Amino acid sequence: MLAVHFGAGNIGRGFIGSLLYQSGFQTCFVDVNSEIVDLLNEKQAYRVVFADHSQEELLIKNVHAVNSKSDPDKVVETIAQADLVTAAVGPNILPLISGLIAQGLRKRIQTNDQPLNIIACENMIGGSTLLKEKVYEKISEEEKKMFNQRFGFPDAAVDRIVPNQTNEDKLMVMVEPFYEWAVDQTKMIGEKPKIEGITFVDDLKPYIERKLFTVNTGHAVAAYLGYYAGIKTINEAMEQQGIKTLVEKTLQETGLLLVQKYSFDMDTHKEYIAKILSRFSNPYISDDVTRVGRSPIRKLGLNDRLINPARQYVEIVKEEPVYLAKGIATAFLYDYQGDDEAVELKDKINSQGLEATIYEYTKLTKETVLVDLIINQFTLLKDGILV
Ligand SMILES: NC(=O)c1ccc[n+]([C@@H]2O[C@H](COP(=O)([O-])OP(=O)(O)OC[C@H]3O[C@@H](n4cnc5c(N)ncnc54)[C@H](O)[C@@H]3O)[C@@H](O)[C@H]2O)c1
Ligand SMILES: O=P(O)(O)OC[C@@H](O)[C@@H](O)[C@H](O)[C@H](O)CO
Repeated sequence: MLAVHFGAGNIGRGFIGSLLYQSGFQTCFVDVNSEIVDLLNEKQAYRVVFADHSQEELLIKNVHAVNSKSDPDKVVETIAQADLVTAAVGPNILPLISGLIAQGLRKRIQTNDQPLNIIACENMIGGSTLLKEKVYEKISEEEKKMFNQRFGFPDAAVDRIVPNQTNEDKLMVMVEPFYEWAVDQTKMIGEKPKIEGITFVDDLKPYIERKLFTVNTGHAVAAYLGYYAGIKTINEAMEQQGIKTLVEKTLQETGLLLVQKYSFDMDTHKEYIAKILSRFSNPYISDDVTRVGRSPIRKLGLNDRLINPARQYVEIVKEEPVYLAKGIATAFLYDYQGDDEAVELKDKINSQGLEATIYEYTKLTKETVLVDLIINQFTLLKDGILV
C-alpha cells in the first residue's frame, strides 16, 4: 500500500506518517523543504519519541520523499499510483497543493481505475472539502464527472500536540502519546483504508467542533494570554493560575454550547476538558506560544476556533460569551513580529482602528453583540486588566 502525504512537518511525520507506517503503508512525503526531503531519502526512516515519562521511541520506516518544487512530475506520477493521499500543510497552503493534486488525479484517470481518497488533516472545518473545491477549479466539467465517480475527499478531525522540533536529529519528532483521527466515511469512495487509529464516522460535525472548539480554542487562548503576559511556552502559561482559570472559563463556555448543541453528556464533556487542560500542561512538551498562536488572522476567521463558537454561543446559549470575547481580544493584541499575520493585524488596528479591523477579519456583522464585547475586553486588556 502506498500513501502520498503532503507536508513532512510536525503532524505529517509525528502523526500521519507514524500511523501509516504502523498500518503497513509505504509513505511518500511531498514537501518543499529540501533539507527534510533529502534527509528522508537518505535515511528512509525517522524516530517518533513520546513526550511523557516513558520517552518510548518508534522507528518509522518505509518512507521516502519528493520535493514538489524541483520534481513536480514525480508527485503527479506517485499520486497516479497511490492507494491514499493525505495532507497536513496548513489551511492556507491547501490551494497551493491543489494544482499538483489535480494533475495527479488527471493522470490517474488515464492509468489506474482504482478509486482514491484524499484526506486533508488540517485544523479547520471542511479541510478536504476546501481542497476538493480548489482541485475542481482546475479541471473541466467533463473531468468533474469522472472525478466524482473515482475520487473521495472525506473531511477529517485530527488531534495530537506536536510542537516545533529543536532536536539535533532533524527528522526526529517528539509527540504527545495521545491522538485522535476521525474521518467522515460518508464522503469516502471505495474500500476504507485499513489504518489503525482512524475512527470512521457518519457525522463529523460533532467531532470536529468538539475538537476545534475545545483543544484549539483553549490552546489559542492560552497562547495569546501567555504572549500578553510575556510567557514563552504553553505549559509555563498554564502554570499561571490567572491564565489557567481564564482558559478553563473559556472552555466552560464552549462546553455549554457543545453540550446544548449536540446533547453531549455534561460530565463526560467535563472530563474531556480536564484531559485537554492536562495535555496543555504536559511538562515533557515545550510548545512555544508563538507556534500555537501562529496566523492570528486565520484563527480570527468567521468559521475558526474563536469567532465560530462565540457566534454559536450567542445564537444557541443566548447569553454573552464574556470569556470567548476576552480570548478574541487577546488575539487582536497579539503583535509578535515574527508572524506576518500578527504584524498585518497590528498595522491594520493602528491605521483603521479596532472596530473596522474586527469587521474586516472576523466578517462579523453590525447586528451581533460580539463586536462590542470584544472591544470592551480589548480596552480592559490594554489597561492591564486581565480578569
Ligand atoms: N502540530 C500540531 O500539533 C497539529 C495537530 C493537529 C493538526 N495540525 C495541523 O496540521 C497542519 C500542519 O501543521 P504542522 O504543525 O505539522 O506544521 P509544519 O509547519 O510543521 O508542517 C507543514 C509542512 O508543510 C510543508 N509545506 C509548506 N508548503 C508546502 C507545499 N506547497 N507543498 C508541500 N508541503 C508544503 C512545510 O515545509 C512543512 O514541512 C496544520 O493545518 C495544523 O493545523 C497540527
Ligand atoms: O495548527 P494551528 O495553527 O491551527 O493551531 C495551533 C495548535 O493549537 C494546534 O497545532 C494543536 O497543537 C493541535 O491542533 C492539537 O491537536
